[in-house]
Amino acid sequence: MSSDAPLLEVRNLKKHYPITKGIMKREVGSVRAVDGISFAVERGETVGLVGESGCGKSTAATSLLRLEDPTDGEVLFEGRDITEYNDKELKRFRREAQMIFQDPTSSFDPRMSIGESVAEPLTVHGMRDRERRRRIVKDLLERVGLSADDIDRYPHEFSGGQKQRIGLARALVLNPKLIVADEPVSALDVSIQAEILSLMKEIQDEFGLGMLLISHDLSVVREICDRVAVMYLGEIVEFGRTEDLYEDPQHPYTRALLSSIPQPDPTKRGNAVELTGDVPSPSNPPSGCRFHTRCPEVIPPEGYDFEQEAWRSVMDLRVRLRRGGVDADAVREFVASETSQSPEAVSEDRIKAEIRREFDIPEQLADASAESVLSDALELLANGDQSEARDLLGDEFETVCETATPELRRTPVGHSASCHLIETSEDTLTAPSTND
Ligand SMILES: Nc1ncnc2c1ncn2[C@@H]1O[C@H](COP(=O)(O)OP(=O)(O)OP(=O)(O)O)[C@@H](O)[C@H]1O
Repeated sequence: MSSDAPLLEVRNLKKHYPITKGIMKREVGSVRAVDGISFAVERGETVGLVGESGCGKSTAATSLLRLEDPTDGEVLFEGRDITEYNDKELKRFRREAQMIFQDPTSSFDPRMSIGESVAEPLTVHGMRDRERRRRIVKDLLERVGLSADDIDRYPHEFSGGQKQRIGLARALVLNPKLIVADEPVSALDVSIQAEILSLMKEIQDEFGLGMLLISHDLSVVREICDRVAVMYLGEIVEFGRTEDLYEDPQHPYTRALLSSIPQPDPTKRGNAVELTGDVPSPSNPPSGCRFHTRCPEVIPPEGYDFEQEAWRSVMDLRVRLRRGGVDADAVREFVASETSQSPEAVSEDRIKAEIRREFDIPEQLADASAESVLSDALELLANGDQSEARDLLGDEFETVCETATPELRRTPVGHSASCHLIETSEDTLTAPSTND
């Protein structure tokens, strides 16, 4: 064990779930829930893991705590790989690394007093002396802002916020070094959230704990984290000190997430960036940069002079053609019903115009040669030639964002992000360490 090593270091962690088919359970694919993430948590530090629902945050937590086995990668706790622990070491790790869950109500047995619930880990780990257990629990209840006299009360007698305080007491009872808190306040009223977060911060300082705070809510993470990792579709796309990342976000995804946080100071209010398109499935992530199917700043193809917004709209059409399709007959039927005419009477021009409208593409692109390619593709689409339209738009408007995977690199402002916009502006970037 090395005392110089970070408390927790995650290196290229992956967790893939197999997708099986038939009674033989033949593997036909996999859900790449966590797909190669690296970061570290130091003693006394809180690191936030943030991203939309389904991006792999909870899977990262359960894999790094070895509640389920990772598919690949290393998790070092005080410098030692937890996947190599024997039973005794794993038992110690289970004491030293504790998890707090989102729903404080379902994490307590309603038939047990909260004193029994908080003391349970002590019993499991062999502390037989009941009075000693009660002394420890009473002390902890007071530290989390409850009364020692609450020890014999039952979960239903407490509010959600109080239950999360009890959850914190239970996580602390074995004197852990690391706490992983998965959405610890998202089930609570907003008015209570700040109280619980500041309690967590106090406790963390007092006990010198390392903490990994998982949340979809960037304002929660900002409250108490020293550093923040932003996750998208199983990958970390940006990682840095909280104030750097919030003041100067480098990844378009982080910028979009930040722009949608309600901003109380009107002078700091910007325009919320609306992310178009659905979050793609982690069983079939997009090529290149995984965010390119939704990125407001996706790089236009070389050789054309696109306005960014129009390019995003054309990209949406390209993505739809690749992933699903645009059915000219359905468009024809739609226009017919809207204009009370028969489908046969709907002109090709009307179908092309409707597709532009549907994807928010201007009636005419500013760049004449880009417009000519798009018109040809819409013509093909209106004639039902979907695959030709897809190939034409795919070949002519190819962007680096879909052909090359950006690495997580140290950016000119200091912290790390993975985006071609950064890589193309700076050629002296170095690979970050998990400690950046
Ligand atoms: N046991 C499993 N088998 C197959 N797929 C799974 C399993 N657990 C999670 N997934 C998938 O892995 C992806 C990541 O899920 P995960 O719960 O880790 O995301 P999350 O960011 O924590 O989201 P949320 O905040 O909604 O819990 C999702 O697409 C999810 O459907």
